[in-house]
Amino acid sequence: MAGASVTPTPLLKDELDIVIPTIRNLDFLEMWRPFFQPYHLIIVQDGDPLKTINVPEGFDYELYNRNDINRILGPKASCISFKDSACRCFGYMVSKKKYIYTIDDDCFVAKDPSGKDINALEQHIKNLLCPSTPHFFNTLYDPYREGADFVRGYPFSMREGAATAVSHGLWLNIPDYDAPTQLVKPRERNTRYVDAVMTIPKGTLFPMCGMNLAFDRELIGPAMYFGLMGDGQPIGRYDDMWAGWCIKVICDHLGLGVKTGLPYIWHSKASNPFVNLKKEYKGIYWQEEIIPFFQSATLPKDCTSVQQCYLELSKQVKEKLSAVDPYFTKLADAMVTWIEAWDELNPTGEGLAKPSISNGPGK
Ligand SMILES: O=c1ccn([C@@H]2O[C@H](COP(=O)(O)OP(=O)(O)O[C@H]3O[C@@H](CO)[C@H](O)[C@H]3O)[C@@H](O)[C@H]2O)c(=O)[nH]1
Ligand SMILES: [Mn+2]
Repeated sequence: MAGASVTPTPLLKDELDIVIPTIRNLDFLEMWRPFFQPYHLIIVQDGDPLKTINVPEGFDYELYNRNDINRILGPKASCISFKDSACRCFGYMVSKKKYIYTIDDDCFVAKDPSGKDINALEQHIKNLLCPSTPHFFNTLYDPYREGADFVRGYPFSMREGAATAVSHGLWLNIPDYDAPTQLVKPRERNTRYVDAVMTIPKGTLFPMCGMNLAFDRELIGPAMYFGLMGDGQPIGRYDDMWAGWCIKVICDHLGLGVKTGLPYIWHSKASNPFVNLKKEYKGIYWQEEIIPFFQSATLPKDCTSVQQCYLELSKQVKEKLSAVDPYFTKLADAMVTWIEAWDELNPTGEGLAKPSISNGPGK
C-alpha cells in the first residue's frame, strides 16, 4: 500500500531555506509567520542596494544585495540577473541546505475550501518527500497520498516511483498569466481550488512558475538557473520558464520526478500587463522555437551529474538556438558561468558565501 499510514510531515527546519527575491519591505512575512518562523530565510534584494529592506522581527535571515553578489562572485556575478526576479537563483547557490522553497513577496496564505489556512511549505515538503510517478500516469493522481493508491493496471514493478526533485505549487486569485492573456482578461481571478498533486509525465515540458516553488537542491539545484533577464537583457519573465525547461529535460534524463498542483498560495497583485508585454514579447515568439529544442534535446548516457547535464545542455543551446538570436549565445555562456560559480561556492556541498546582513546564528 502506497503511503497507507498517516505520518506527520517533518518540519525539516534545519534542512530547508526559504529564498525570497525582493524590491520591497517584507511585511508579507507577518501572515506567514506561523509557518515560516522556524526556517532560515535567504533574502535576495534586487535593485538599489542602498535601499533598506525591512524584515519583520523574529525571523532568522541573511540578506544579499547586488553589492554582495558582486563581492562574492566577482566577474561571475554577470550570470545573475539584475532588476528581475530571476536574481532569486543566487539564493539557491549560497544556501547550504538540502531543500529550497522560493516565494514572491506578493504571495500570501490562501485558504482551502473548508476555510483553513494552507501551510504551503508543509505541502511542498510532503510532495518532495513522497516519490513521483513520471514513467506511468496514475489516474487517481498522487498514489502516495492518504486515501489514494495506485489504480488497477498500474504495474507493480513501477510502484516504488522516482525521487521527487521539484514541487510546483499554484495560485488562487491572480493567476500567472502572460501579458496578452492578462490584457484580454484583466479581471479574471482563479477561484478554482483543485485538490490534487500530479507528477508531470516523463517527456512532457511544463511552464514552471517561480512564485510558489520548492525543490531538492541536492538532486537538481545546479540546474535551477533562472537565466539572464531584466536590466540589459532583451527578455524578462522567462526566468522561471527557462529553468523549468532545463530542469525537466535533466530530471527526465536522471529519472527524477516533478510534481505540480497543491499547495496554493494567494497571489495578491497583478503586475502591469503593459510592462510585462515589453518584457515578454520576444519570448512569446522565440518559445515557438525554444520548445521544439527542449522537446528534442537528448543528453548522453555519460552525463550522470546535474552539472554534466547542464553543461551539455548549454552546449546544445549555443549550437541550436544562437540562430534564433545572439542572446542565446550569451545565455549559453552564462549557463557555464553559473555552474562554475555554483561549484566554487559549493565545492563539497557546503556554501562559502557570507552576506552583508545576517541576523541569525547563520545558515
Ligand atoms: O525587478 C524586480 C521585480 C520584482 N522582484 C521580486 O520578484 C517577485 C515577483 O515580482 P512581482 O510579483 O511584481 O511579479 P510577477 O509578475 O507577479 O512575478 C511572476 O512572474 C515571474 C516574473 O519572472 C515570476 O517568476 C513570478 O513570480 C517579487 O518578490 C518581487 O519583489 C525583483 O526581485 N526584482
Ligand atoms: Mn506577483
